[in-house]
Amino acid sequence: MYHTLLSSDPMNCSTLSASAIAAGLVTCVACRDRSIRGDYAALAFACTVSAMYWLFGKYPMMPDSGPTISTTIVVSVYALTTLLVTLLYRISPWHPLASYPGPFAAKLTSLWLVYISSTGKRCQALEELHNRYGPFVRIGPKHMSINSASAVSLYLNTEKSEAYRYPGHNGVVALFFKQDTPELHRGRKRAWQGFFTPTSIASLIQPLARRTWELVETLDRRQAQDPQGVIDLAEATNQWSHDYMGDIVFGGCNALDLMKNGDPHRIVDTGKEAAGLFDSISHAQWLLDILWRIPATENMHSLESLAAQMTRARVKSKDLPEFRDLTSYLLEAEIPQNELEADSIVAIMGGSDSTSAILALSVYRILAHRSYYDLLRQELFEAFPDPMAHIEMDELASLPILNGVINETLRLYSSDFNGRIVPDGGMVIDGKFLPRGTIAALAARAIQMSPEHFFPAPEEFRPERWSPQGLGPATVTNKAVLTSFSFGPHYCMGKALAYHQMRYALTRLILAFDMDFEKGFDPEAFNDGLLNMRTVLMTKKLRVSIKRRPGVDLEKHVI
Ligand code: HEM
Repeated sequence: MYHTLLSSDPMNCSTLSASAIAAGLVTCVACRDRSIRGDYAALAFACTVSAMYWLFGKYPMMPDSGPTISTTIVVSVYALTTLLVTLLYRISPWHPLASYPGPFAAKLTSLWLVYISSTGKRCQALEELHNRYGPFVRIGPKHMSINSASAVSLYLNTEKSEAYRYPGHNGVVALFFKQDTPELHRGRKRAWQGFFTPTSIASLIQPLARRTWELVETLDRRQAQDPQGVIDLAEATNQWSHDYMGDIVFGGCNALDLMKNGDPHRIVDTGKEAAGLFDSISHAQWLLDILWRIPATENMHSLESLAAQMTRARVKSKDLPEFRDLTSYLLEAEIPQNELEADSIVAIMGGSDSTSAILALSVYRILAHRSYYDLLRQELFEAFPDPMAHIEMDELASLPILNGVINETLRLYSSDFNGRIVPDGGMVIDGKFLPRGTIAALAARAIQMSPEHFFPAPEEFRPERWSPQGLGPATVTNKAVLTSFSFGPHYCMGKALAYHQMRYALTRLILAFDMDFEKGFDPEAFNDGLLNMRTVLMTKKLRVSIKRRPGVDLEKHVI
């Protein structure tokens, strides 16, 4: 009966197409407000196509053409319908974000944001879009970038977007990544909290001093080994921050020791590549779900296995350091092994990357504007006439040029896209309504470069703007919009520790060495080569010529 009913090919072809269109429409309606797991969707699609092929082989709809043609018709019509309806809806006046301006391609697909992010120049691209379209710009089907101080409120009560899901959806709870409920995040943040109390941070200063003296020795050694007396500063600061984070996360079981052994397994670069990949692809979470399953993302997995090894060693170890490491707080909170491993990746990456980048970029900036190098030297030489002397953190916190250099470097270089999801009921910012489910973020660079918040010369490196007298009576320094450490429930827990690290290491470097760029170094080309992808990727080396200062005797350092 089935064969009799569908005996003519053209008619069956129409039946197949109509069914495929109907299925496409149902898919569009069903998936409209859901985030779809790319790997499951791809698997379901492959299974359905295979089943269809088998079915058409057994019960031919178009006996003259065979199962391949029938399957191809259904799959193509279904895919085309789904794609067309989705794209048309996104640019239609019925889309909830239809009233917001933005690039046409961005409205069609989140792949636009993936592409812009992968260039490493997303913050500049968004700044240009804000100049063209105004403070509210639609930068994806559901994504908004907002250039307004009021958007800080977005961070106070909202949750992270799907772009923060732990890759692989393995159900792991880890700080930084998106959790299924805010309670899971709060619980994990509580487990970490003890590690960042003032008492705990005070106990982490001695290991910091030890590793920073090792940084000075490492630079001195590498300088002596180089025929021109030149070192790669960013390479060394990266190794320093990873070694230090390894110490304070894994206690005596830190196997990193990168300053001593170099980085033969490319741990630093691997971490940065993983962060860069995550930062761009995660805007199309479905794509990350698929790529996570294929070898192209092996780098991301290799960091996981290293962290797992060190965590296992630390859990078994009886040989604990004189300070309480992060793992001891997490063990006390009875966090399971797989989550300990994930949290330790967060700590190593989160704690090393930005701190070392801002330290290296602070040196880059003062060498590029030598008057600030001279001012900083003057301030530090007066405060610490003996370059080998013990340094108190409180004293560093009170030095205006030192802190101005660090804050100004943070302002110029920290410009992440920290997307938050608008909750049920929507939100109103500056009188504009953002519907539920919108992924919105503060346009960090645009806001940090705006004369409304930083005046005068917002595009320039001017550390004095952070001091009480600023750059004169008309100075505007709106500290409340500096997005570097984020705001609200997901703010950076390591902010106080990061300031200690940056102040202490920058001071030691300035007291220990005379510095200049390598002959022929092009500061502008270096700056142009910086890619901001949550981490700062330096496509050009920061080659600095250093010479140990008189009075610096590395045999006699005090911790
Ligand atoms: C200059 C240095 C640093 C900068 C600019 C920085 C910046 C940030 C930012 C912007 C966030 C929020 C990310 C988001 O919402 O997408 C964050 C989160 C975080 N940071 Fe930092 N960070 C720095 C250093 C550190 C250090 C030294 C640690 C110590 C381990 C640390 C630990 C964390 C943790 C645990 C989170 C996640 C908090 C949460 O999910 O609730 N950071 N950081």
